[in-house]
Amino acid sequence: MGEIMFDRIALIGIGLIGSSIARDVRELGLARHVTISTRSEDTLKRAEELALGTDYTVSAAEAVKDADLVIVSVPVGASESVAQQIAPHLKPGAIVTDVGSTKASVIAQMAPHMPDNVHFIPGHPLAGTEKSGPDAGFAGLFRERWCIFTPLPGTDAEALEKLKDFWRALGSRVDEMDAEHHDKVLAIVSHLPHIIAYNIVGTADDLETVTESEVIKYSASGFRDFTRLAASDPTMWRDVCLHNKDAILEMLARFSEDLASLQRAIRWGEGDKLFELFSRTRAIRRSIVQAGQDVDAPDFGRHALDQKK
Ligand SMILES: NC(=O)C1=CN([C@@H]2O[C@H](COP(=O)(O)OP(=O)(O)OC[C@H]3O[C@@H](n4cnc5c(N)ncnc54)[C@H](O)[C@@H]3O)[C@@H](O)[C@H]2O)C=CC1
Ligand SMILES: O=C(O)C(=O)Cc1ccc(O)cc1
Repeated sequence: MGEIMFDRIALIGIGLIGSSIARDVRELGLARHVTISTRSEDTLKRAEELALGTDYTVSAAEAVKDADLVIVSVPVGASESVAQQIAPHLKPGAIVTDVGSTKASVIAQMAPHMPDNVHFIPGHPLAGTEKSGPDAGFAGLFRERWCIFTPLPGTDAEALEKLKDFWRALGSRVDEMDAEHHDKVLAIVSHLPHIIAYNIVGTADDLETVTESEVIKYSASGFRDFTRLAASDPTMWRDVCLHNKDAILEMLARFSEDLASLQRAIRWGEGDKLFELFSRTRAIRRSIVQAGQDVDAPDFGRHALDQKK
């Protein structure tokens, strides 16, 4: 058991991310009370069946009343609506944070509604899967993974440290950067890979000469990796695309240029060019593995922490 860090935590949205936080808080004993709020009665009922919190309500306003920490874990396009609902009911001194995959848009949607007497600190844990909903979450999801904060100028240092300590308690490494930079970095390392996956699986599905059953039957592991990403939640990824539009379009333009150059090299039989690129990219994979960021490894990141227990 860890120490109690907050008397009451309110979790707004209890899908993959919200429910993983809830499981960690429960396992580590980080709060006396955990209020869970979600829009749909069915999801709320499921959260209660899974005993993810101590109190349950469909009203986000009701949920935040006595909360010292409020964590908003909803698709980024729903951020403004949640901010509007909770703003008048927040406890003075409360920390309000989120987990959204895009940051400039979340800030634009939420910050204008936040009263002066709360600490609004946007965050983004770089951990997840292609699954969604309260049953998809699991304890330990955030262990040895980065959580990036994009604090606004003038953010209270003590509140920021307290929030970082909370994520450290979940096993995360913490980092800080401005929202625009976050959105550019994430556009290339997370958003584009998902868009490319949606696209390649869509292309395979549209082929007239290869049947769907052949795609399923003969799918090699490379294609299978894409289908995992392309199975990610459509609402979440629609919102990511719409709310990180500029950075994604910038990276897509670069990507298309490089793809055209690769296409030329194949057309003109430029083997050396292909070999040079494939060697360069292999080195990147090796540095990721060396840095201990290879989540495909069987006990990635778990070992060191488990030994510490
Ligand atoms: N899935 C992933 O791998 C990761 C997701 N994120 C971010 O975390 C946030 C939540 O994602 P997940 O937990 O994966 O999604 P999810 O689909 O599993 O859960 C979303 C939750 O938000 C609620 N919700 C949906 N629309 C809403 C609305 N209009 N108003 C209020 N509540 C609403 C749903 O009832 C559900 O409880 C998103 O912003 C996403 O970008 C961040 C890191 C990883
Ligand atoms: O499932 C995967 O491979 C992911 O990349 C999970 C993920 C999705 C969205 C995020 O903002 C962060 C992590």
